[in-house]
Amino acid sequence: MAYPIDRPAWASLEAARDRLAGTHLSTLFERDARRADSLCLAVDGLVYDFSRQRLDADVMAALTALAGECWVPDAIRAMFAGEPINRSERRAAWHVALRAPAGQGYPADVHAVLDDIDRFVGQVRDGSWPGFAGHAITDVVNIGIGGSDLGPRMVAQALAREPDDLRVHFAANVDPADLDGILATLDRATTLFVVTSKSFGTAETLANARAARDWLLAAAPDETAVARHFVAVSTNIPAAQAFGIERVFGFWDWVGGRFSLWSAAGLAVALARGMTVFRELLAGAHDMDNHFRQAPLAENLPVVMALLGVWNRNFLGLTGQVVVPYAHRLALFPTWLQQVEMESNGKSVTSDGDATAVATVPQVWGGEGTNAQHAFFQMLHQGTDVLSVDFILVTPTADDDRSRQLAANCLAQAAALMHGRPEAETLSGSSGDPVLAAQRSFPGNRPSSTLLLDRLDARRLGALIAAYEHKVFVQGVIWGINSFDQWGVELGKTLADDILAAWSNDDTRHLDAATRSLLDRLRRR
Ligand SMILES: O=P(O)(O)OC[C@H]1O[C@](O)(CO)[C@@H](O)[C@@H]1O
Repeated sequence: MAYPIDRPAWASLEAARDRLAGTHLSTLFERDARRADSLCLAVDGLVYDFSRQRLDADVMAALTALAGECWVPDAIRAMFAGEPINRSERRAAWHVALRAPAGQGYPADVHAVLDDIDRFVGQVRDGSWPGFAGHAITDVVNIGIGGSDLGPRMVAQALAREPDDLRVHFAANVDPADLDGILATLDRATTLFVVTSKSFGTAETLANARAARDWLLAAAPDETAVARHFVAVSTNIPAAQAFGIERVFGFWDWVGGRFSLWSAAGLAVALARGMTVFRELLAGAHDMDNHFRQAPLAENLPVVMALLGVWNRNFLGLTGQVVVPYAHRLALFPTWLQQVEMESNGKSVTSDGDATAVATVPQVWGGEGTNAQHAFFQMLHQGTDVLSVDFILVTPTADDDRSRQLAANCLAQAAALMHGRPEAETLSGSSGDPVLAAQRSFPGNRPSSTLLLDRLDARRLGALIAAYEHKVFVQGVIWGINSFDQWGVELGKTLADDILAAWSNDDTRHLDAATRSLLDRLRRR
């Protein structure tokens, strides 16, 4: 496989980087009056303004050429065709099949499972799936971790309604404080557990599921209650049944855990927000899939997002990508995105087994605005590292003071990052004190993009999520890595089992000195 640095466009991009070095973002706006309109895409109710990225039209052209030279269109075709693009596991990464309408040539059992979910959701929500005492279910607890938690949790929060039709809770951490804190608020007779685990082998999830079963059986008349109060979502149906769960919603090995929200792994969302909402979420993602599949590279939103990330990471040397939704309901979006970006592209070996010749995923983090302004924005404005920020803003529905204030703050932060504050300006406000003026001034020229949603509903949310998923895939293609495996997390799981065994067997001799010392301290407590 050729490295991206061997492509002709790579050299053009290096030359463009050198040409633009020292050119302030404000200067780029002075040079091009149409910049705010030309470096902007509008797709499916999303407007993506990337005019505050440190590039110009020539850079965009070279980036688009790089995508072509790295065979991005071919990779997109292969993904939609269900080819085994997850090469190390010899599987497709076919999450697009989960959100396509029936009859488009994708596996038919996708819709059979969706219809099954639809029936079950109807039964739980209308009370015809009662608990052991004959009462309707009032609370759903999703037990899962990683992709079996972050996506459904983020979406359930983003689409929350008051009052809730059915209350939904998410327990992921094996720390008893997580699940136990939730259970303390619930009634055993009206609680339904959804154990979500692609493998049905994740230690934390199984430990929490066992704890939940013990909690239920402390009040239930007998073990038959498990079948009424537990359902599972998994590709490993026998393991779920061995746990005592009869109602298992399946999915397929071609669905990656962090891309599984669209499968039965979204059951908690469907239960809590209703099947119509869940189907709208799928439809929104499908809108974005159609765009991603058909739009030319230069007008393709996920491709452009990916290319800007490549520019910032590989040419400007930025080490971080920050995401700040100015919407309280999207507060969990950065946490969800961390897994999608960093578990997918946190790799340093190519699909062919060679060291990557270039840096791959940056650190991805963030928080909701405006809270984040009072937490980490100081570093973004004046810290020694320059990071790029994705602002996500929803057009306010209500014309009230607070909604306007929220939106104005988002625009203000992007403007401040770009312009900075020249020393001459701060001198007058600093009583002529040059030391204070130096501390109060900053150069700006810090890049950001703004994603503006016309509304935050299931359809737009589906499109937004799908856009980021595809961005991650395109970056993986350019970097030559497999975005769909996660071998790096396996070693820690094995070692945790080993340490647990050493703890129970009272034999820590084979552990390394540092681990043994800490474990011995724990055992002596
Ligand atoms: O759904 P499972 O099999 O319980 O896995 C949970 C998570 O664990 C991982 O395999 C590793 O963290 C993720 O990819 C996955 O989302």
